[in-house]
Amino acid sequence: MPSADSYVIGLDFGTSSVRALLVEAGTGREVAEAVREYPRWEAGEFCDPDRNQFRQHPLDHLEGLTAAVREVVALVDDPARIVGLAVDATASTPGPVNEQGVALGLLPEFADNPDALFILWKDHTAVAEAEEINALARRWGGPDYTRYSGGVYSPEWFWAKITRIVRQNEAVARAAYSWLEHCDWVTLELTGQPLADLKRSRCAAGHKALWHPDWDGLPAEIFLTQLEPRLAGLRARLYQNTYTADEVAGTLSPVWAKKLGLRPETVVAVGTVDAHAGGVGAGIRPYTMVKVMGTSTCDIVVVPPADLAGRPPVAGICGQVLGSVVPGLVGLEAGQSAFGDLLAWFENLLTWPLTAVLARSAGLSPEQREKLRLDAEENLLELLTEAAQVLGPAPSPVLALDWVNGRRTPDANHQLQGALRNLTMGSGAPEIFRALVESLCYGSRRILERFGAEGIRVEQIVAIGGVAKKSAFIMQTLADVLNHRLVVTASEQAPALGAAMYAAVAAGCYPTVEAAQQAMSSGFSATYEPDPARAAAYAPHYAAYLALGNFIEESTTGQLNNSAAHL
Ligand SMILES: Nc1ncnc2c1ncn2[C@@H]1O[C@H](COP(=O)(O)OP(=O)(O)O)[C@@H](O)[C@H]1O
Ligand SMILES: O=C(CO)[C@@H](O)[C@@H](O)COP(=O)(O)O
Repeated sequence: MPSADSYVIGLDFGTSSVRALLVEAGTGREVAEAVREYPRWEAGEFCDPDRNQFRQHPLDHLEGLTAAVREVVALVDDPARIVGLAVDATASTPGPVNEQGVALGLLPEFADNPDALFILWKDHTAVAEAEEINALARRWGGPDYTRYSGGVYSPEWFWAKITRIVRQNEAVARAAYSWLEHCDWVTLELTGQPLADLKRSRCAAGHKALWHPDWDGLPAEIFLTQLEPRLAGLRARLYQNTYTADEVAGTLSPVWAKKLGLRPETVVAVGTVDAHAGGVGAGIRPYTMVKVMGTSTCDIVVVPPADLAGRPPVAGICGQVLGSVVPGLVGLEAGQSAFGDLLAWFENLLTWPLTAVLARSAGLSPEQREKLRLDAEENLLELLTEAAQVLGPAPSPVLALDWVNGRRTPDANHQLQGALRNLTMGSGAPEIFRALVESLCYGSRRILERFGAEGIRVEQIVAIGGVAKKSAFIMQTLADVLNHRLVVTASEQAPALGAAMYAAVAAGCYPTVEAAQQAMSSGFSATYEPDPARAAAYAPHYAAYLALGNFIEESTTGQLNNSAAHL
């Protein structure tokens, strides 16, 4: 039994970096944190934003994890006190592996092949395959496998991505013995066990891979081969059972124990998805919505299974999965594919001319140009925020639609695009920035309303993630638009803290996730109360946002039908 002064590590693989959080298991005190960016990702390697292709190299992940964990372990007098570790990662971010479980991207023949790498959650190259899965699920004569995934399969998910890759890359299709979600692959690497013995993540399987006990696990072989004959045999090389993140996956392999400076007895928990770990780290309990607000948003709610018994599954969300967050409770997920990313898009739009002009300005040295570019990049969002805050009363005269990366929920549709309306000669960067912020908040309101319409109670909203921490302006706008109090978790690293809680349960420090949450939660650092006058002022603007969304959706569907008719 680990003692009260044991430590655990939460290892959180985000979109652009990995962080290791060293936590005191008895109290949840965050002792040390180390972050490593992914260099190949930062350099834009293997990605093609014009085609919505976003791939990550497994070496980015392994190098980052090694450096980050070693940095926090070096601060502990006696590494034997570190009793457990758990991994969370973005999802669905699947990658192909060989029979030994080695990621194909680590093999010399595939090291530079984007299709052999991890297909990041925001890669939207498989829109057509997702559509096929949706159509087939309704017509094939067996269960509608999208039933517990909100009724719509997304191109962000496992089967759509795998189908796409096996169709377009013969060599990868032949070499891929199996496929692993990112969190499962890291767990396999760290434990060094045979691939067949790996306990796969319930959370990733249920929310992204159509896994459900009603149909004995993954979709039937006959369904998968109807979708794509090249998928034949893959189902049997994947998994049937799945495991919750509080369970033990194994212990560190001797190789990894040595590399990280830890004992081989260190327990490694079953892997999970970042947002769901964030829910646990934020102290989620029934009827709390945890909003993970970063590049994208994930909205996580947990409810007792009895609440969902005898009624149709919740429509339009990213799945309902028993045990995906807290064992024994059903985890519900929704979200927005671009949140901070919409603002990052605007930031890029504004810095492009500056960079282009700087590149041609003869009077500056390369160092001076780079410094000016970095200054702009680092300060632009804050400057826009300051300017947006002193504009006239809300809402903004400009109206924006936040679907630059498609719509994740309600009712996934990644063919949709963003839009701006009511532009005039007076619409400057701050006005447009404010309109973008408002559109993000309206997108959140639409999700909250869908949960309500589906009979899911939300009593408390807790926010975590970079945006929740960095932008009081966005948080206040969100509280006003939702007309709901928001609290922000004190921990700067709630997903990593959640992973540390899972590790503490797996290592035997606590009997349940709830007990770990009770002892290890960080509490809240900020509260945003809605302003009734502003909340009322936003209501008609929100109605205009819904109308603009309907217009864009109808015209996009019309365009797609027209081009299909011309084929
Ligand atoms: N001051 C700011 N105001 C609004 N958004 C911000 C600000 N600073 C950073 N962001 C956004 O935060 C996002 C990153 O969030 P974070 O939670 O740190 O990362 P991740 O989603 O990868 O885990 C980026 O999309 C960025 O545009
Ligand atoms: O979609 C999910 C989880 O289901 C996330 O992994 C994905 O949105 C990425 O999250 P971040 O924006 O990097 O925090």
